[in-house]
Amino acid sequence: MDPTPESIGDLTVGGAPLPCQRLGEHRPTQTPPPTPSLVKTPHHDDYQKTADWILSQTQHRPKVAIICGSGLGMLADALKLQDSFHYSDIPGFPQSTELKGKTCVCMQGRFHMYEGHSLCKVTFPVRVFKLLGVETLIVTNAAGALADGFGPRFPPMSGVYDKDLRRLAKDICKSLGYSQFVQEGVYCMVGGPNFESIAEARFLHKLGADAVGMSTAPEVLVASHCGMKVFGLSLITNKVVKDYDDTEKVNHEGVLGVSKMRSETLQTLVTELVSRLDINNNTA
Ligand SMILES: O=P(O)(O)O[C@H]1O[C@H](CO)[C@@H](O)[C@H]1O
Ligand code: HPA
Repeated sequence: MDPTPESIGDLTVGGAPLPCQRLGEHRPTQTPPPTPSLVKTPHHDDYQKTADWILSQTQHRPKVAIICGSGLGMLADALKLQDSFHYSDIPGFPQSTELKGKTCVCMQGRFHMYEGHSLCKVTFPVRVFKLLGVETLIVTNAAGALADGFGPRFPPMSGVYDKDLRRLAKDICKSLGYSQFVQEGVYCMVGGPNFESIAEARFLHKLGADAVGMSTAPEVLVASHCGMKVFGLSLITNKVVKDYDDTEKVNHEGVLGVSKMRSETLQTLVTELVSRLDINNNTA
């Protein structure tokens, strides 16, 4: 099943956000080392080989990594002086069915478990990011709303999502006039690729989830384990049906449509967030 027809599959490393300029695709000049077996659990050497290869192909030394959710890959277009690599050219990256003054590395599309990738493969890029020198990970995703408007609920999130980044994002939302539609809540990852049944949706909502999607949790966990600061942003693309009389049906095309419609807003927010991160660039 391929629920991600927008198929991008690029890793982009670049600096400064605006003005947005894509300088074309970087093609590797050296033959990449052999891809480590994706059946076995990757070891430090496997991550290192991939990181070394990327570092050998670009002068950029990113401190920030961004993983773009479904339909949100245009965030990468905001990077200028880009070096872009097809996932298939990067040793050790699984083949995916899809993919501001600060140097960033940006994944246009992620690997999902429902595509048949193991947790090791889904999280492989995050450890590579760590070895590239990344300190902050920004994850975005498309998600369905379980709560009817997030309302005033702010459940504890046990510190995985960085408090300072959340505060900074809230300040930025205020200054951009986004506060009325950007809220904090609990994202729950399910396996997918099926969307939730009504019973499942009610169950998740009762458990305290505000939004549901099929990604992100593994990458966040690994990034946190690596000592990165993490900021997560879910674009609410649809209402999850929780009423047996509701005949509305969610579909991936609809999710992508809303993602595309809102991508500029999301890009503005992430770009502003990156520009205000307290980090210094350095290049090779
Ligand atoms: O989480 P991202 O990759 O944004 O994609 C979301 O959108 C797809 C469903 O439409 C699922 O893959 C879900 O996880
Ligand atoms: O409603 C949803 N459920 C699960 N994943 C999703 N990704 C976007 N919307 C949804």
